[in-house]
Amino acid sequence: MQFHRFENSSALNSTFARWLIRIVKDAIAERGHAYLAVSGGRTPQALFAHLAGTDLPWQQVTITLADDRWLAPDAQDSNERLVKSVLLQDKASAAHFVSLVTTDERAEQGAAVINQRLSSLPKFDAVILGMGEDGHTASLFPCSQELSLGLSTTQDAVAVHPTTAPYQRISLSKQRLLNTQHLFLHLVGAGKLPVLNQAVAGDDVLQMPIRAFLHHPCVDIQVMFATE
Ligand SMILES: O=C(O)C(O)[C@@H](O)[C@H](O)[C@H](O)COP(=O)(O)O
Repeated sequence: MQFHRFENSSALNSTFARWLIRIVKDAIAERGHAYLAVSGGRTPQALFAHLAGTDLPWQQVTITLADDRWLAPDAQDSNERLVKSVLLQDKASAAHFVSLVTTDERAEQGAAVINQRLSSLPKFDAVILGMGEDGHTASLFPCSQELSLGLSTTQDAVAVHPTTAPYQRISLSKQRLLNTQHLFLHLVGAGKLPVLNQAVAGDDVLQMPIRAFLHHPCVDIQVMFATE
């Protein structure tokens, strides 16, 4: 794990955007296309806005989510709505988006279609994770019955029913999230640091699923942190 601490979120986001732009450009130079998986929630919104205004060959970029809430794509709490309304705007409106939802009523009914969509994507160039105060990441929640599956399956995505957070979810599996050139954990807020420290100090991944990424022997996760 590499820990990068910034004075504030604006310093964090400008460095983070610069690194991501480099990653996207390198990927396009190497294989003609870049693939990113981003998280929803509050933390990435300013980074998304920053990226949206950046000149890049966005038509050669495909973006998906680390997880989504099983909601209509225009629902207020949908991560897809967030990405479309903040990231896929302005210059970035030319990017391709792979949705993690279908019109099925239940997440498990749509999971096969989502898995098919994801299986057509190669290794990601960058995955940006967030972390909740219970140590969840993506929608791999300590409280959910599907956690062990999400941590062990070779499938790309799993349907999840958290008991401590709203909505059915669809989450990329640990294996799919780790299938990336670069892995980031984006943390803004003083309250995230004690959670990170607690996660780093222990090894029970069922208690804090983020540990599966922090302690991975082969993937060097970059933690991007600012207190405000
Ligand atoms: O859909 C979501 O909510 C997520 O992708 C989730 O894993 C998020 O990244 C963390 O809960 C942190 O959320 P905040 O950025 O809002 O603190």
